[in-house]
Amino acid sequence: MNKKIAIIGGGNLGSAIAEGLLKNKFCDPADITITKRRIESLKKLSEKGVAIISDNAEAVQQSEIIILAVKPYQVSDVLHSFQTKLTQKHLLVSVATGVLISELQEIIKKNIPVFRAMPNTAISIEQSMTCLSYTNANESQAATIEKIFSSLGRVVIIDEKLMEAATILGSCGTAYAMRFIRASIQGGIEIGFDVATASLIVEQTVKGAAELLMQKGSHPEQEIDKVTTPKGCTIAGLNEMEHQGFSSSLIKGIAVSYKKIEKT
Ligand SMILES: NC(=O)C1=CN([C@@H]2O[C@H](COP(=O)(O)OP(=O)(O)OC[C@H]3O[C@@H](n4cnc5c(N)ncnc54)[C@H](O)[C@@H]3O)[C@@H](O)[C@H]2O)C=CC1
Ligand SMILES: O=C(O)[C@@H]1CCC=N1
Repeated sequence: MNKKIAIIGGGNLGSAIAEGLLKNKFCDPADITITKRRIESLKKLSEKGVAIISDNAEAVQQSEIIILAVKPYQVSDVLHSFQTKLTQKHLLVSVATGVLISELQEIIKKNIPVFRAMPNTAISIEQSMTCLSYTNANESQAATIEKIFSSLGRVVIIDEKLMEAATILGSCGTAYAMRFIRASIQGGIEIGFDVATASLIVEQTVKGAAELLMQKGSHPEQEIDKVTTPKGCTIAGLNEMEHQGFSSSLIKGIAVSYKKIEKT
């Protein structure tokens, strides 16, 4: 790609995006700039050829695609710090949670394409689920941003009204899945495995289960039917999990996360 990318905010997600872009060789490492107030912690990215600076305005001036990856409460100050440098050459992509496109436009006061992207941390290994919404972008500009995130996993374009729901299901979802995996490993140790073997078995089993759904397009319950022998151990365990509130606790947790995001 002949466009330079500036990632403003080299924290968990900003660094993960840079890692993913490096891994898939989407662009030359020198075409990526990542900013942070204290740049020392970005040494690993710098060693791989990414430009590391603390001056956001300079990063914006040198790039065409601006990925804003700071905390929601930092968005306004950070955008103001480079607002005057934004021109028609720029595409602005915010990954900040809960900050509306209209709020971003209100701050930048420029009629440039504005995108909201909601990826997850698996973007560092090109396995993100990224939900995208945008305004003011023509077909080619939208295709450019979609291409970047498609190279880092899967992309779905959604109505901005669903962006908070997307944050919960797709981005927080990584943490929910990790808890399922951790609990399964703990169970595995209780029934006899060492931690390394339990981890391998659980990780590959979860990956295989997700792949079954994605490759076959089947419903989880259809796949469960194939595992549950009548009077067998799977259904006995599953029913006990449900008696203990397994599905209910997940659904309630997702709903509470959603309520929290709506309030902030
Ligand atoms: N961590 C995740 O899994 C996800 C995070 N998000 C959203 O992405 C955004 C970033 O999240 P995280 O990376 O987790 O937070 P973080 O706190 O790890 O990263 C934010 C980074 O911005 C830097 N920063 C602050 N002020 C700055 C400035 N003036 N100039 C340059 N850099 C500055 C901070 O030093 C920090 O490294 C948040 O809005 C979050 O809600 C969205 C989806 C997933
Ligand atoms: O917990 C948070 O607020 C952010 C949003 C998605 C992932 N982390």
